[in-house]
Amino acid sequence: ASVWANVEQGPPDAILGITEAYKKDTDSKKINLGVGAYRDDNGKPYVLNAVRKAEQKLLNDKLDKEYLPITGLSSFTKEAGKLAYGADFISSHEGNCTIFINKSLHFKIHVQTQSHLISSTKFLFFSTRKVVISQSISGTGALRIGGSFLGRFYPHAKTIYVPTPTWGNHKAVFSDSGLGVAQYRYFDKNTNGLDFNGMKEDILSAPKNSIILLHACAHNPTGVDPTLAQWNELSEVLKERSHFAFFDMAYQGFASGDIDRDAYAVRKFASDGHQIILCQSFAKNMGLYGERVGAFSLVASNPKEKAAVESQIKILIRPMLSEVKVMANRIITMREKLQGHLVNDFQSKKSWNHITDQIGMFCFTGLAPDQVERLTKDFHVYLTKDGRISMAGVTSHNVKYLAEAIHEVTK
Ligand SMILES: Cc1ncc(COP(=O)(O)O)c(CNOCC(=O)O)c1O
Repeated sequence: ASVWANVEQGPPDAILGITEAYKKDTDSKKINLGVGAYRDDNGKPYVLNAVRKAEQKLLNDKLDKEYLPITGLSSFTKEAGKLAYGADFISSHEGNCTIFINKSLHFKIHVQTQSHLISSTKFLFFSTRKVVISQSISGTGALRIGGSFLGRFYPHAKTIYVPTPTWGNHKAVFSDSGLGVAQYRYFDKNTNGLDFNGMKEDILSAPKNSIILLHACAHNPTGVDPTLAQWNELSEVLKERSHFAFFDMAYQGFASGDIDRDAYAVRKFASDGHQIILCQSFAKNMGLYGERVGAFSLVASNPKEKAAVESQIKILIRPMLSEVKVMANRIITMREKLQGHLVNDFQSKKSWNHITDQIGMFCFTGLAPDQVERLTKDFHVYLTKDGRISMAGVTSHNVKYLAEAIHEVTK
């Protein structure tokens, strides 16, 4: 018999399977709200000007294709760290942040730091002597490095607590890393907002030194984020139980349009002394989905510890492998229009505040599975069963039709 005779057919991916169904639909009104990948107002993928310029520069520079160090291009990882942790690397008012991506893409983004919100002096802690940082195969690769490193070296229970719900791939990545996966309450079905008390209770009742996964901004799939004040409280709560903060930041800048605002939680926890792990994806905020660009970092307590951790990260990785405000604003506008049509044009009696209260790529509509089914069957609108819609698929051309369809299935 064939050596693969015992391999069973696996289920289609919950998210990518939606796109397959959408492609098969021939109705001209069809709308794809499944995969979380940005589309412009004509529903087309969007390549940032900065990236186009970098590609051009790359061609002109005629770079070689030599191997990089195991932790990647240090000029990229240093800049990725600056972008995330803020700190003295970015001048306190205005400065250029040059990011090298995989040596294949080099582009300059002009950083207007919001010094009123996050003064860089507060983050003097961040310097290369304490933060271990490595290039990764996008955000997923960083999550796998983090999961595997914890699986190998975390000195307490190796269970990671993830929000309910969380990104579909988190459980698989962490289980494959050898971690147990548990959950904490996060989304409140009644308000379509954050169940902050439930979240705090579950985190407080988890055994001391538990690993807590936190979406730094633009929570996927709900679009619901803690407020700044709630992040401050969460920092205290995790400290109280000596929990370990594991940040997944896949949308910095894409949520509010402000890279400092979106990094608030990461910077607050780091400056409060949490030795966090941070996974950065540049897929969405830089539109580099297919380029697989990301960074993994963790905060050590001193240069000696940093060197030891860095050496183990290299040992771990070696065999394993890894123009934003415009986008954020278009999504925010679509949220306002969708809610506006539902309330003003179709006089929906339901509350749709959560559409504009939520943030980032996704809106967790609160639609029940049968309503989702009708939306697809009767109106050719494609979304995941849990009622999540990728706001990137909403355009000024289809937003009214979408509002009408949602009204019809919810009235
Ligand atoms: C929270 C989070 N972490 C990590 C990632 C990993 O992204 P990547 O590996 O592409 O950088 C993603 C990518 N999401 O995929 C789009 C969708 O849910 O429809 C993510 O949302």
